[in-house]
This record gives sequence, C-alpha cells and structure tokens, in this order.
Amino acid sequence: MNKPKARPALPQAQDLEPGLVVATYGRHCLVETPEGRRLICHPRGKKNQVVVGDQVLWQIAGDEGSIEKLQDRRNLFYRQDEIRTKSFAANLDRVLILIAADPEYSESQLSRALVAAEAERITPIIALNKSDLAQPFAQAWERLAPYRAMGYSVMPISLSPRSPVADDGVQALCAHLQGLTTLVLGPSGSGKSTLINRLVPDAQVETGEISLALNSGKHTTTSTRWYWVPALDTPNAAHADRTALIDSPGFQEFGLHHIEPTRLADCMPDLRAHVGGCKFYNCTHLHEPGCAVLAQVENEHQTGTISVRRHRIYAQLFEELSQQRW
Ligand SMILES: Nc1nc2c(ncn2[C@@H]2O[C@H](COP(=O)(O)OP(=O)(O)OP(=O)(O)O)[C@@H](O)[C@H]2O)c(=O)[nH]1
Ligand SMILES: [Zn+2]
Repeated sequence: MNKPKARPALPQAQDLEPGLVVATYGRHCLVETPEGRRLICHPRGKKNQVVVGDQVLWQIAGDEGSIEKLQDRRNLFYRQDEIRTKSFAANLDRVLILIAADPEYSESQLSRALVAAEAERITPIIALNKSDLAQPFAQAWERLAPYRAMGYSVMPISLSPRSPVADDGVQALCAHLQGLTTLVLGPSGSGKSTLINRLVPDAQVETGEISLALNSGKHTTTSTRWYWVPALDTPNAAHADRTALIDSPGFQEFGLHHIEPTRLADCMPDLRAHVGGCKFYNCTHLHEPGCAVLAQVENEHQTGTISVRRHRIYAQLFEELSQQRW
C-alpha cells in the first residue's frame, strides 16, 4: 500500500533568520547575518531573485542557506535595455556617480545615471576626480556647470596617490557618505577601485574571499559587492547608521527602458522646474508652441536655464524610450 506522501514542511517563522545580501553571482548570493557571519545562499524558486542591499529571511540548508523571503524594498536601482533588465542594488540612500577629468566622461551617460536615480527618488552625488590634472579638470568642471545649477552636489576630488591623503575634496565627499548606503557608479578609469581601496583598506582581500566563496575559486570581476566603511563610523555605531559602499560594474550601455518617455522630464530637474508652465498638459517639450521648457533652452538668441546639450540628451532619450518596447 502506498503511504501518503508527506507535504514538505513549510519553514516556521522561528527558523528564519534575517540577513543582508552583500554580493551576488549568477543565482547564488552571499548573505551577512546581523552578527557579521557570511554564508552562501540560494534563492528558493524563481521569484526570490535578490540583489545586493536586499534584506532577506533565510534558513540553513546543509552548510549553505536558502532564501525564504525577500523583504520589501525601499527602492531598486536598475537599468534596462531592449533585451534584459539588470538590477544594480536595492535600499540605497545615495548613488555616487564618479567621473574624472580624464578619461573624458560622456554627458549622456552621466544624464542617464542621474535619470535612473531620480526615477527611484534616490539622491545622486556627482564627484569629479583627478583635480590634480589642472587643465582637463578645469574643462570638465566647466562642463558640469548645468548640473551644479540644477541643484546637484558636484564635488571636486583627487584620489591620486600623490595628492595629500587628507585631500579636502575627499574629506567633504566622505562627510556626504557617512552613515549611508551608497552605490558607486562610473565609467572605466574614473577611479572607482582607487576610491574603494582608499576607504576600505581590506577591500582587495574581501573581494578575493567573496570570489572564492561564490565562484568556487574562479575570479569574478563582474559582480556587485557591498563594503562596510568602518573608518567613517563612530565607534559602536548602530547597524542602521553604519556606512556602506556598493561597487558595481556596468555604467556603459545604461538603458532606461523601464521609464515611460512622458516621465522623463520629471526625472531631469532643469526641465522639471518648467513643465508646469507648458500650454499643453501632454507637451513633449520637443516642438510644441507655448512650451515653457523650450522657452528656457539657451541658444544664440536667448539665455535660459536649460543647456542646449541637456535638451538634446532629453530629446535623444525621449526618442529612444518611445521606440517599440519588446
Ligand atoms: N592623476 C590622477 N590619477 C588618478 C586619480 N585617481 C585615480 N587615478 C588613476 O586612474 C586610473 C584608473 O583608476 P581606477 O581606480 O582603476 O579606475 P576604475 O574606475 O576602478 O576603473 P575600472 O576598473 O576600469 O572600472 C589608475 O591608474 C589610478 O591610479 C587622481 O585623482 N589623479
Ligand atoms: Zn513643454
């Protein structure tokens, strides 16, 4: 006689433990417990796809863990192109966009990252690195004038080993990061690794350990990672008040397909300041008569609060986001 099969026991609430996702690789992730222990966890089923910064409930399964519940997210920072969605991280306080005097940054990529942050209501900070390179720095700083004018914090810094360790700019930046969780984004060569290594002296060791744990010995260079920054915390800072940086690749090809074109102007503070004045409520700010945004675009005949370059970026993005979605 066939015995009735027992239904697999559902985990009891008391078996579940809280944890923070500190790295992801493919389908597995590394979870840190409130006591600071780290273990590999696997999401149960497809729906629990986690990202760095997620708070989860997990339970032990052998010497690894299984993620049973993903806690609600405050925000989720992501990019999306025609083919795939790539989440960067969740539950962020700030997005730090690190660009440099050299190599020259793309204003379009900068604007895309800012739009993505605005869309999730995460405060962005722009840091312009390599202030020791006087002439290219002056030019790059000038190009950032519209971003300062629209209210963003734009911070000059130098992470050069030749600069004084207590560079005033770096100290001012640190004051903006203290006690918060910040995702660091930037193009290749802008100084992201230099920044992380400056603030997290054990970063390289930790990165090696994470690669070993998650990828059974192979070196992974393309995953997102969480670092605590104890140097910026007061002794015995409460868990929620600790400083963290998240390092993530993928500034290139920053797709914004998850944003409706009609929302775009609201995610660009220089345009947003004027959309209320347009004659038509559904104005696209591209060609309409009585458009209060177009009236602010600088050109040879008029001075305004919106730079020609920014309006051009808006128009390109609008067009891109209006293409047929897949
Ligand atoms: N002159 C100067 N060079 C710097 C400064 N900060 C970083 N660098 C140099 O810039 C180069 C790139 O820095 P990284 O920290 O590797 O840049 P990254 O953003 O991590 O680049 P990827 O790993 O390609 O994403 C290195 O040679 C650094 O030594 C700076 O303030 N001034
Ligand atoms: Zn308009």
